[in-house]
Amino acid sequence: MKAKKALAKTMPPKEKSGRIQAGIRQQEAVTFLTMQHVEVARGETIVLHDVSLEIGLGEHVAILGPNGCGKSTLIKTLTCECYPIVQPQTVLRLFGRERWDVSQLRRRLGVVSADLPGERTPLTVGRDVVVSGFFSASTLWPNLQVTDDMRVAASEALELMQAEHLAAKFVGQMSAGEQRRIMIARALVHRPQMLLLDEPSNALDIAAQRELREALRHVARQGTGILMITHHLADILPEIDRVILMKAGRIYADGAKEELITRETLSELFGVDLDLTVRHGYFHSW
Ligand SMILES: Nc1ncnc2c1ncn2[C@@H]1O[C@H](COP(=O)(O)OP(=O)(O)OP(=O)(O)O)[C@@H](O)[C@H]1O
Repeated sequence: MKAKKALAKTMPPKEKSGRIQAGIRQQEAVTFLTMQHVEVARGETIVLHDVSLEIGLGEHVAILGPNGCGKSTLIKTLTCECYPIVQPQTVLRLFGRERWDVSQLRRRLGVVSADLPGERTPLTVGRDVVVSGFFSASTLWPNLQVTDDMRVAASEALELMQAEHLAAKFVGQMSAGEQRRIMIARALVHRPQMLLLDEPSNALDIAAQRELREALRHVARQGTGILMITHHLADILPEIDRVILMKAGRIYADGAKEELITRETLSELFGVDLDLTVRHGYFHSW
């Protein structure tokens, strides 16, 4: 399908009566995301179709769906790496606002993808990579002005991720699990309101997956909202109570995890006959 009109900006605010507008603002003070009828194109193809979603601040949500269904594109739309097609019915509001200076927006979001931020990152020690999160940099370049407060915040983020022992270790010499914890500490260093994670347990061995989940549970319990894309049901922490299922660029289902993580629903979503079990608050499928 051809993109209708891909423009690199979000929609202007709609005119509303003062009273309604004030009511909406009040409601949005506790809303992380409002999406209405959002369509997003990658190249010439529309890959998100008519997506409408509302996510509250501090909510813990997992997004599941088959390969290529648009999960990463959805997250990239929140981080302004992808933009909605401009249409009259489209609304995209983050933290109650439709327009953002991207660097300011990113200060309120912690974003963790499977990739390291840059070529220099492996040659940088853990603590410096965490501090570099303040500058959205791949390493601590000499021209960056690091304050004592930043160093304190980096120590706190390392502590939160139980990664203090990695502070002086080069990222290139860390295991995949250790690197992932450092990258999450980097994303948390400026105390974001929401942490966005794209397949956090990818490439981690069983022990590292378990350690990562414990660390993320700790983050979730401290009040930071978590929005996580995953292919592994076991990544859905007990603290995550809502799941969004996506299929072919659309929201397939959105609701309480107990209602949606079922053998029938997942078999239908992935198009295979799955088995499912729940143990100690975690789901497992095969
Ligand atoms: N840079 C790009 N240019 C063109 N098409 C792209 C690009 N990136 C992704 N796509 C296409 O957009 C669609 C959605 O991709 P996306 O990465 O959002 O899916 P996903 O659900 O995250 O997939 P996966 O589970 O495999 O990571 C796919 O059809 C993909 O091929």
